[in-house]
Amino acid sequence: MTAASTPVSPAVVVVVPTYNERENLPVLAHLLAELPVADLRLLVVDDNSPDGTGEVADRLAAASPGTVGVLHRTAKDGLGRAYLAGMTRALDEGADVVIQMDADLSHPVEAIPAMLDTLLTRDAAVVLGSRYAPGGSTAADWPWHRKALSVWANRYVDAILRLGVKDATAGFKAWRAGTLRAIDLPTVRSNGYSFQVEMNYRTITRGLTVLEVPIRFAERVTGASKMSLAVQVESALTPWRLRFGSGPR
Ligand SMILES: Nc1nc2c(ncn2[C@@H]2O[C@H](COP(=O)(O)OP(=O)(O)O[C@H]3O[C@H](CO)[C@@H](O)[C@H](O)[C@@H]3O)[C@@H](O)[C@H]2O)c(=O)[nH]1
Repeated sequence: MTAASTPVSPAVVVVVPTYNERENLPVLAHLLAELPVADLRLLVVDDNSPDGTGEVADRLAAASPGTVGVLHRTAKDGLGRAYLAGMTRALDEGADVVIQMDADLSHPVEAIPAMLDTLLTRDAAVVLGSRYAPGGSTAADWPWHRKALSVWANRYVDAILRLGVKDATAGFKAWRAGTLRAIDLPTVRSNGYSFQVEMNYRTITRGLTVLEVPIRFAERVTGASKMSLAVQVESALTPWRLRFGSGPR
């Protein structure tokens, strides 16, 4: 079951949260501009990055009016809330499809056409760029502890929530606008990696279909991950909250 029909040539908005991604963002913007996708826009959501990523984004927007936009927020407020702000803006601006991806070049831009094709031609509400679907992979140089954490996190989430997806914590996804409208974005609470799990949970529990397209996940070359102890604790607690807690989900 799909959440809404989508036009033949959909308006696609790629929402990219940034915090200290000055080196990566221009490369990502260039790669996106080269894609053979008819109506594709980039929306950067920057949290007043100390390294000047917001100014870099403004320059990109000035050089490509209409295809690059920037949402400036005043302070670092977490990946989940950055995505919620960007997705809401994208829906307000008429997106038919919203793609979420990291700025750090770990998500392969070249997978976007296959993700869009799967989203639009199959009965999918969201398509995950999946490291753990058959044919997917993680970078050989991804630190072992990150890889172990990722594999463990997926098993943990699956044991508690039984979502039936291979990569429940994937941060690279293509959403139908109708799906985002159906899952009640303003009440999403998770802000770290568990944001990905909560979004999947809301989609699946509404009877909507999640499909996965295999990707090769690369290790970032410049900048640093923003993973923290708080993010890990939230990730450990969220599946239990979703399964047994009260409140909207
Ligand atoms: N605006 C904003 N952006 C942020 C913030 N925190 C992180 N980001 C941005 O969000 C993206 C991902 O952040 P990272 O900190 O680089 O994530 P990661 O550790 O590599 O984790 C990735 O993989 C996980 C699964 O292994 C995913 O669950 C996670 O969402 C992300 O895709 C990057 O573009 C980063 O700049 C924030 O507070 N505010």
